[in-house]
Amino acid sequence: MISYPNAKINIGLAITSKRQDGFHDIASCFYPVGWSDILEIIPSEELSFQSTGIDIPGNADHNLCLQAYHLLNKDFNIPPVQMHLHKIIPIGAGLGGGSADGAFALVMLNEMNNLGLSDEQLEEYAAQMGSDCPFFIKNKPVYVTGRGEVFNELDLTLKGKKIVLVNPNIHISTKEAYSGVSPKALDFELKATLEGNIEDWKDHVKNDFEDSLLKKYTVIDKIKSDLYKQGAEYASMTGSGSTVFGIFSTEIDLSNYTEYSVWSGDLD
Ligand SMILES: C[C@@](CO)(OP(=O)(O)O)[C@H](O)COP(=O)(O)OP(=O)(O)OC[C@H]1O[C@@H](n2ccc(N)nc2=O)[C@H](O)[C@@H]1O
Ligand SMILES: Nc1ncnc2c1ncn2[C@@H]1O[C@H](COP(=O)(O)OP(=O)(O)O)[C@@H](O)[C@H]1O
Repeated sequence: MISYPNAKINIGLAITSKRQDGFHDIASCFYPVGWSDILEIIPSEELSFQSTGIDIPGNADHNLCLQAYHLLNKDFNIPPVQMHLHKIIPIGAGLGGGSADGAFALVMLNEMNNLGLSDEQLEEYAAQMGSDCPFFIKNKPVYVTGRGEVFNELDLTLKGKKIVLVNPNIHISTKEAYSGVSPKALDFELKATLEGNIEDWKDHVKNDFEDSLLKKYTVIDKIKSDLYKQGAEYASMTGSGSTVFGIFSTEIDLSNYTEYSVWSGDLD
């Protein structure tokens, strides 16, 4: 079985408080985008994982695809599989690519083994792998609170708009990014603003990681300004960086970004 785990962007990312468990409460819109990895899982004599494409830092035994297998195997004793991940989504980029791989692996293993787990049950398994992971089970635009796993319906569609994602090849660790922010309660209605006019987003909808990271990595700020100069209706860094996205209704000239990793396409 083959699937195409896709990236997400954060439209607005408020870091509202530090929790007792060491995590932070956030408020954000998670929106799926088409930049995707390729994940193949087939039955096999023994469990194995290999990856091609972009190098994944860290021990392959801890890859989120294997973590997904072990989580389900603990409860359902599922037969071994061979997993092959072709990694395309930049890593440590605020795009949730690793989380998408883990969540898609859960969905595939549920189907291949006829486990009959509901989306809600799969979301609970996904939450054990990371805060971003549960989103990728339903993989639909949503307003998120809690540490990223509490979902609220959002009346927003960007269908028909174009998006460009520019990753300046800087790897930012999520943990490190959170340690640089001072949490602050929201002082306006983020959800209502997202459900309103996109023209109003520029002045209100903000990624709280930008305050510290745009000063440290000025190239991120430069790309964001450039996307606005090119006519973006809204531009922002996504997640804990370093990728910047711009949402457009017009064609986009990508020639300024040849030295970076870039993806552009239509939003659903
Ligand atoms: C910032 C966000 C925004 O969507 O995305 P990315 O930039 O990673 O894509 C997420 O909150 C990232 O979620 P995820 O990447 O799954 O993080 P996790 O593996 O759960 O946690 C990694 C570390 O980040 C910090 N962390 C994460 C989530 C959260 N709500 N509060 C935190 O303080 C903790 O220090 C934790 O140990
Ligand atoms: N399948 C995977 N793809 C990418 N990273 C993975 C994967 N499995 C585990 N990881 C670990 O997760 C970290 C970053 O995850 P990723 O979701 O790509 O970034 P971000 O947190 O910016 O969204 C990497 O440092 C890597 O060690």
